[in-house]
Amino acid sequence: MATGEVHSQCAGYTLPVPNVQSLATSLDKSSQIPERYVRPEAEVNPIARTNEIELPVIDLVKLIDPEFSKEEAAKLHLTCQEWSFFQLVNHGVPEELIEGLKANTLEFFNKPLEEKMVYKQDNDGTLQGYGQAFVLSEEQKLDWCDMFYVMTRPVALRNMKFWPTSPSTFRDNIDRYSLELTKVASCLWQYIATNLGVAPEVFTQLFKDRPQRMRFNYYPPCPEADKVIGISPHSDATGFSILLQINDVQGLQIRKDGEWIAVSALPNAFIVNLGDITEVLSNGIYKSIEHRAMINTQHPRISLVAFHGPDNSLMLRPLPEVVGDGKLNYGSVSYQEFMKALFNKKLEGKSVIEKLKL
Ligand SMILES: O=C(O)CCC(=O)C(=O)O
Ligand SMILES: [Fe+2]
Repeated sequence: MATGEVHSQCAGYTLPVPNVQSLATSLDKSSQIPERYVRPEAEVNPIARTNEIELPVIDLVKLIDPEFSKEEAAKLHLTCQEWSFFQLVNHGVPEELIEGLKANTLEFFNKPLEEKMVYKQDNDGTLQGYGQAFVLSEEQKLDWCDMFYVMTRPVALRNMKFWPTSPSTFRDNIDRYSLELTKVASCLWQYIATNLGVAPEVFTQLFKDRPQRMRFNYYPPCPEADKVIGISPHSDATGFSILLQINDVQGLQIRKDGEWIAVSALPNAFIVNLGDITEVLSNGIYKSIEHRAMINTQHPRISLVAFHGPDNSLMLRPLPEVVGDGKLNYGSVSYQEFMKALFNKKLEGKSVIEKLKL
């Protein structure tokens, strides 16, 4: 890999933090959690925890079937406008692959800490590896989560030293899953473009090489689950993200109309959420959505998020085809500057994209 490529992919730095899985294992039911994890804002309206809503469902088979496509694409457009979040069914990714990847992920996180630490982040500026992100000061409150993060596409940007060799099928399954998701992503982009009145080729060009990153999140249970947050409120700095719940434990919440609501997904459905890049390109017709993950007292929760971003050279601004003669709602910034701004501060709602609003 050329050095220029490494630098162009530099995302940011993060301070080392304790391993939360080990910390959680060392706590018994009566012990108090360290102060850095206590988050007063976690104690929200209890409705948010109990009132789970099922997200709108988009069916990929219907989307591509000439008989149903128009209707399903219209549903997709409405869902993108009203929710920015949906579950995708009949996505075509083989169940055998998904089950294999789930088993690999569970096995990886269940390994002793020393074995996982072989893959720890090494502050190479890409944030890849086992650790955490977005921690920039010793005082900052921490998320109740460990992450394992790798760049999966373009293939030339993979750094195999972060890819676990055990379980033995893990690498191959990540690779296969990565490829399958690019097919799903290309298909979704095509309909999103058309729904926005943009030629699909414009999106193909913006997302050429189909950059893709994967973040495996491990949220241990916590004896004081009401006091901690698994992942702080944020929107994703992506075109869209595709989330797979590895072990059917719920915990994802979205902020809709100012309220936090818990969402649940059908088994093996993908949860797709639109990110900041799509918000800007669409001039705000579609919005990225704030979400967070919460913790329970009993069960670990594991999720796998695949971020689908634009080409690194993108100048991020609303697409002229979308704006037309209308009002421009966002300024422009290079994608690299946008990512730098994101990774060099703590995760905080939609603060990065807010700065671009005109
Ligand atoms: O685990 C989840 O449900 C959410 C994870 C997430 O939002 C992320 O990794 O960006
Ligand atoms: Fe996210």
